[in-house]
Amino acid sequence: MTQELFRLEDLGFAHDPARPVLAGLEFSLSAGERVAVLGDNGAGKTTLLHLMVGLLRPQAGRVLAFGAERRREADFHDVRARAGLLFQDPDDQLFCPTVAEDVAFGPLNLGAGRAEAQDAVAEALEQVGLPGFGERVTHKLSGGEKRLVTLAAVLAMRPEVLLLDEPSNALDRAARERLIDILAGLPQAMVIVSHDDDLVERLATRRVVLRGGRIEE
Ligand SMILES: Nc1ncnc2c1ncn2[C@@H]1O[C@H](COP(=O)(O)OP(=O)(O)OP(=O)(O)O)[C@@H](O)[C@H]1O
Repeated sequence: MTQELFRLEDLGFAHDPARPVLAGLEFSLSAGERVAVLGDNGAGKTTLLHLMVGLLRPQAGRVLAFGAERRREADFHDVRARAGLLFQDPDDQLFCPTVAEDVAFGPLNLGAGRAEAQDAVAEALEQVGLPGFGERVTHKLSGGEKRLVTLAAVLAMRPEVLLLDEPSNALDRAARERLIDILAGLPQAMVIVSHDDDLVERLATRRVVLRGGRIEE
């Protein structure tokens, strides 16, 4: 039987009660899937990813992750360790002076020791094709390099799921190709929010559309 990683049931969310973003949304993600979530600007795609890891809480419905219902902040600590969210803007994810510190942040936060975190950093930078970038100053990196460093920061936590919010946004052709090749080689289940047809074509095993607050297959 395929392992179910996430299940969202009858989810409802609004920032402003007069304008619901999600209503009656049903969605599930299983191991081995790479699901592209398409939809117009403002449809609620980023909101959906943030609800999955508890950065936002639904006003209705249930979030099940890794076989358990998640309600309180404490429930989501485990979810955030196992489902890595790549933010739409890399600058929201990188806040340390050097690349190594940014990539080590997750493992250290999860309780890894120094040596273990260093190994995770080296492995993750290798995975994204940036070995030797550890001592680089994060804010001086190019946009494409920043994107890959955020991916390394997420991979360093060895997540089971990747939640990618417009990962190829603002990348040039070469950087996009490189990112797509790296993502295509990763074993994790993924939810990919993207307006990039080529990326979706090459990565997605399933496509859904977020429209009118719900997921349509
Ligand atoms: N903090 C907030 N307060 C009020 N409204 C918000 C807030 N954040 C998002 N919204 C609104 O919620 C709706 C959904 O936003 P969301 O960012 O999830 O859409 P999206 O599908 O990811 O859009 P895009 O494709 O443009 O990134 C939009 O109408 C947005 O303006």
